[in-house]
Amino acid sequence: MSVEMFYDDDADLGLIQARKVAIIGYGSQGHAHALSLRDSGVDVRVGLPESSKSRTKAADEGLRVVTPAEAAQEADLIMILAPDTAQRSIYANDIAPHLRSGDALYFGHGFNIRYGLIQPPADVDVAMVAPKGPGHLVRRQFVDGRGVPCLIAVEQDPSGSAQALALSYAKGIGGARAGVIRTTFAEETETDLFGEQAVLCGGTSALIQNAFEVLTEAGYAPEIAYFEVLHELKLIVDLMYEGGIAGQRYSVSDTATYGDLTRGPRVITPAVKEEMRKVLAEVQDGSFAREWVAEDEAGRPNYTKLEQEGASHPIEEVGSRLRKLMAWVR
Ligand SMILES: NC(=O)C1=CN([C@@H]2O[C@H](COP(=O)(O)OP(=O)(O)OC[C@H]3O[C@@H](n4cnc5c(N)ncnc54)[C@H](OP(=O)(O)O)[C@@H]3O)[C@@H](O)[C@H]2O)C=CC1
Ligand SMILES: CC[C@](O)(C(C)=O)C(=O)O
Ligand SMILES: [Mg+2]
Ligand SMILES: [Mg+2]
Repeated sequence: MSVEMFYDDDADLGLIQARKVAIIGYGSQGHAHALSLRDSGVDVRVGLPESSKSRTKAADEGLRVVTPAEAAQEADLIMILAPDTAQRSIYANDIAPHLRSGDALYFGHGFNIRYGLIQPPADVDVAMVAPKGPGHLVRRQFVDGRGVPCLIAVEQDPSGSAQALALSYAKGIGGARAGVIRTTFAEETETDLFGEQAVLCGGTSALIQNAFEVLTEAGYAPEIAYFEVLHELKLIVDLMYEGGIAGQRYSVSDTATYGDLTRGPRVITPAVKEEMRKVLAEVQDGSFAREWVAEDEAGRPNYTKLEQEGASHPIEEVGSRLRKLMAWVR
């Protein structure tokens, strides 16, 4: 194995327990980090604007909620888990004025450091703990005694102990139960953006929608199309999660495997792979980041339009109906 893996025994929970931690934001990742660190014996406060709709959720869990500026002032480790596009102004207005020498500034994704949107002072540790999974599952797995693997990275280390502290934080949210890998802000940012665009979110959503359209346009029932290309996908991916692609081929029929081997490369063609390379190049050269920041500053017109189009795709209506009939699907 080419990377070094760290597990619970490699991390000292006492390091994060000795810190005053501010979690800025209480969304998908914020709630998972705040609650799991609190359950790991860490002194946590949540920083949210007075107007934030997340305030009640955090307070209902017994967390102390203050403003982002108050959280940054109180804490000596500040983890920013607000949307990537909001982080620059939160940092400038609420965090930077309260940073003291020896503080640690943490991120759950490297976007703002990788693209130079935030430039912290040199006397502050700058590190990342990035779970490789959605925040709601980070929390669910922690509660179930499991964990989501994490990447850690250290951008600035004036204390000389930034890696040990990041490992301790990752242990506090359950990541070291599954495995922690040290990387760089650049590698995490570029692989994360590419992965979510080409496969995890973009590629998979487009694959499902197109396959659903092909089946329904050919006259097949939408319910059957939904079960075939969306519902069953989870079950197939569960097999890959457990045993890789080879393990999945062990469980499906040999007819399916023959179709997989011969038709899969006709769907995901060399042209698709070439497009993936272009997507990666836009991440690497910063053009995706510039486009996204400009889209956000313009009030997200394209984002809103495309998201609404996605929400009104026929697969959503049939899926919503079918999921209600399966009590175990949350
Ligand atoms: N979603 C995920 O699973 C993953 C996310 N990440 C990274 O984690 C970070 C957070 O993403 P995610 O959890 O998806 O974010 P969400 O959109 O789920 O949540 C954002 C939170 O930030 C709050 N917020 C908005 N503006 C401010 C502000 N000005 N000051 C303080 N809080 C604010 C929101 O409050 P309100 O309710 O008021 O809007 C909300 O509680 C990002 O860097 C992302 O890339 C990394 C790995 C996976
Ligand atoms: C796959 C999307 C993700 O990168 C994640 C959950 O890991 C994100 O940014 O939300
Ligand atoms: Mg990710
Ligand atoms: Mg991401």
